[in-house]
Amino acid sequence: MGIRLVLGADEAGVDYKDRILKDLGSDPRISEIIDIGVNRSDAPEDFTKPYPYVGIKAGELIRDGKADRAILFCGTGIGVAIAANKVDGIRATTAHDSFSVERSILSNDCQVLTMGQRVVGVELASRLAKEWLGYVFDPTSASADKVKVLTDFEGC
Ligand SMILES: O=C[C@H](O)[C@H](O)COP(=O)(O)O
Repeated sequence: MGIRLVLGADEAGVDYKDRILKDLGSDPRISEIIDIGVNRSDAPEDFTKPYPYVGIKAGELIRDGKADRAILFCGTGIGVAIAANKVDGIRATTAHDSFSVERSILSNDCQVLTMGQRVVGVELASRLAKEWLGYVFDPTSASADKVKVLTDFEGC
């Protein structure tokens, strides 16, 4: 089965979210894209919903087994990462370079990658999103015991 991917953003990240949605639309590794907004067609009160709603919603979808991974955007990527990390079992990180994107999976088994529309160029963001989807955590690797400390702490 392919990756069930959540894409989300606040108002400050919506342009990148929509661009990545387009870029990943025909990616054969993805079986489903779940766009949790915000969207430009939203009512003003929904469009301006702050970043915590986006990060928490994405984290809940993963926690509840309805999605596998999420790529989220806000101004910096920081707010949506903090919010997603509030959900039990979620490992979310902001990353704007290729090495960190790789290690976020191979070292940390992150389910959520976040980027900032005010920080990184859109072409690089799109490339990093595609790279990130190509990495798979190895549960037999030396990193697995380190991740397990986190999951044991959270009891999930
Ligand atoms: O981390 C927060 C985000 O960058 C958000 O999009 C902008 O938040 P601010 O308006 O509080 O700077």
